[in-house]
Amino acid sequence: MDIKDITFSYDRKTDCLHAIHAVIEPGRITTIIGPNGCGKSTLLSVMSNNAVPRLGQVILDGKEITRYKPKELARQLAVVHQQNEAPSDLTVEKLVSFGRMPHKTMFTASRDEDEQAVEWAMACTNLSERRTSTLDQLSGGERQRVWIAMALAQRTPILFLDEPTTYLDMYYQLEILELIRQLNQEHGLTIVMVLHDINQAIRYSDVMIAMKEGRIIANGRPAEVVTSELIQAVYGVEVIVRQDEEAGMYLIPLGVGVS
Ligand SMILES: Nc1ncnc2c1ncn2[C@@H]1O[C@H](COP(=O)(O)OP(=O)(O)OP(=O)(O)O)[C@@H](O)[C@H]1O
Repeated sequence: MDIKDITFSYDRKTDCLHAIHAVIEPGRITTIIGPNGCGKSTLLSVMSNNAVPRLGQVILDGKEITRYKPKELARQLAVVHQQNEAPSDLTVEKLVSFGRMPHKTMFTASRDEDEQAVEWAMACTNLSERRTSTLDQLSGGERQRVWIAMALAQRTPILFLDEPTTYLDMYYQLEILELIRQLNQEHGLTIVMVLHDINQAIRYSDVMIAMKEGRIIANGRPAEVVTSELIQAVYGVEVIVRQDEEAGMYLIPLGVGVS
């Protein structure tokens, strides 16, 4: 996916993305980091054609995404949003099966393929045994996995996740991130996600994009992007970046400094 000079404004007065330029490498995990309000979710919206830029283009497989039909794009790209809502009496299986909508047409409905995709999505996310549970019977972590399962049932080569670990405890955060890694390594999915935890981003990403005030400040391998200078410039936080054999690279926040 090529993101070419994207400038975006919600009100046509103030731009909140400024000439964003990046290439999303297929088969990789790319993580977008940056402070609250810097434009991460907006960029994901533009990249998934949920928001139309004022200037610039997003090209997917040689075609501008605004030219895709909605179902055609939904067969290429699935999005797990930051906030998701559904009637609480829906069962896990029913909700996951909604992921099959882009594949249903009048002529080519294949029940077997739909069933297999739903089974696969529930198995990947460890939800098979909870298929008959309703949303209100699930924990926050399980509910988060249902949204991911629904996106997986779409069977797309590209998956976007906006803060997939929010509200989860340490165990469930790691469980989701391990699942994302597995989807990437075993099923070849191209992943783009937004994370706030820089140490998790370092650990689970091939590429990191750091944003500030609607601009990309750094883009590269975690070791290239995460430096104490960059974190100070982007977040105004003083950190030490360490490296050890067991933990790999990690940072320790020291305090709030001058940005
Ligand atoms: N629907 C909207 N209408 C108007 N302005 C919006 C809308 N959504 C976001 N914004 C503004 O656009 C800017 C970028 O917001 P965005 O949600 O993309 O940031 P973010 O980096 O994802 O933030 P966070 O880390 O807090 O989720 C912010 O100034 C925000 O207030």
